[in-house]
Amino acid sequence: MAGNTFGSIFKLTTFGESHGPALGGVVDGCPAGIILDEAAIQTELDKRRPGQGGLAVTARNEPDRIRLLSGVFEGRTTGTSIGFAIENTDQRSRDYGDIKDVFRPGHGDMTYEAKYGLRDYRGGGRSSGRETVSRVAGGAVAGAFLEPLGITVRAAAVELGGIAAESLDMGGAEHRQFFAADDNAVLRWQKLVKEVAAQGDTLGGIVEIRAQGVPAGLGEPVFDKLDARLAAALMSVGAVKGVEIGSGFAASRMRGSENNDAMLDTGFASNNAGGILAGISSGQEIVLRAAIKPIPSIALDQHTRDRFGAARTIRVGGRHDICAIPRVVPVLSAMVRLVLADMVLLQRRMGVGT
Ligand SMILES: Cc1cc2nc3c(=O)[nH]c(=O)nc-3n(C[C@H](O)[C@H](O)[C@H](O)COP(=O)(O)O)c2cc1C
Ligand SMILES: C=C(O[C@@H]1CC(C(=O)O)=C[C@@H](OP(=O)(O)O)[C@H]1O)C(=O)O
Repeated sequence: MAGNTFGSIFKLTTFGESHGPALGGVVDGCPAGIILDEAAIQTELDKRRPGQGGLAVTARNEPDRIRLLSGVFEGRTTGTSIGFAIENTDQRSRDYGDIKDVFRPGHGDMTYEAKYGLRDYRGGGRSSGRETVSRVAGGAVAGAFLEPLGITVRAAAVELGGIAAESLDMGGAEHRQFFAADDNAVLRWQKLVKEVAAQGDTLGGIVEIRAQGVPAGLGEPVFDKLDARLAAALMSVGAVKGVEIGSGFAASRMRGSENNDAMLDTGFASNNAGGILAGISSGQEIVLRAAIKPIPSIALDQHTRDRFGAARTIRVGGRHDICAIPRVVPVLSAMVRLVLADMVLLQRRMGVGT
């Protein structure tokens, strides 16, 4: 679907720019009677919030307070559109004079200009990762719909700057929501981020997202395959450059005998399929990984061009993340929740399955 709306039945429309007065969204198609309050949405937003002073994170200090405007009455969804807004309170638009005419390599400046012939150069405008605040809010609404159905989604960083976690603990304590990795890997990540930031450079990583409790049979047979919809959802987030399902790229190097998940009396012997076969959920855990590129705004000289085609050098200032991890983690789980909510409703409309 073109424009700013995601989903076919459970839909999220987002609005807002990085340095405008506010961002927000409208969720359409959420059934009536779902228990939903602002606090639950706020909990998700707090995981993504900038300015928390943690590892690799922008200093822009936004409270990201959600204001629910419609569609919820006495703690339950009414079945009408759920509108919400999140104010921008810490813009420093004047800092962006440098990128008014000069394109940042790796960011959307050049392509927005090519598409629209103009752009909101204050921060990334609409292309800023700040837009993802509305996705997290929409994903929290989807989560409130999925939870009573027993469907839960978790996500965590599993690699940063090429350093993989040695062991994973997806079910661990709350702080591990961001870093499901062993503490040793987290320490090495922190050290690397500090070193690279001091050099004016940035880092990428890999995030794993898992959905549990998804019943077998979810997903449409041809174009709206569950894996296709999930991949598109993750790829719609800025800085995501690759998506794997189950064994993913590694499957290309396996034999069929290794990659197939044998079916035993007790269930599947393995989960190389990542919980999806022929675009339809198998009832196993859904396992996805997203490759996140390094943040494009770097404090190092780079060759570029300006809007008029002249060669220029740019060293990007402003308040930027060093790595999109950890803040992209809750964004990716939100996108998976949105897809699953949509697919559950699609399934109901088709009148098949449970
Ligand atoms: C949560 C999040 C935070 C981000 N923070 C920054 C940032 O501080 N500075 C920056 O230049 N890019 C940041 N990005 C990445 C850019 O938004 C992204 O690279 C840009 O929109 C270009 O899109 P592309 O990387 O998908 O091609 C962030 C992305 C996300 C999802
Ligand atoms: C403010 C947020 O992150 C921003 C994501 C971002 C980018 O280019 O993606 C650039 C920086 O902001 P600005 O648009 O002011 O340059 C980050 O601070 C946020 O996520 O809430």
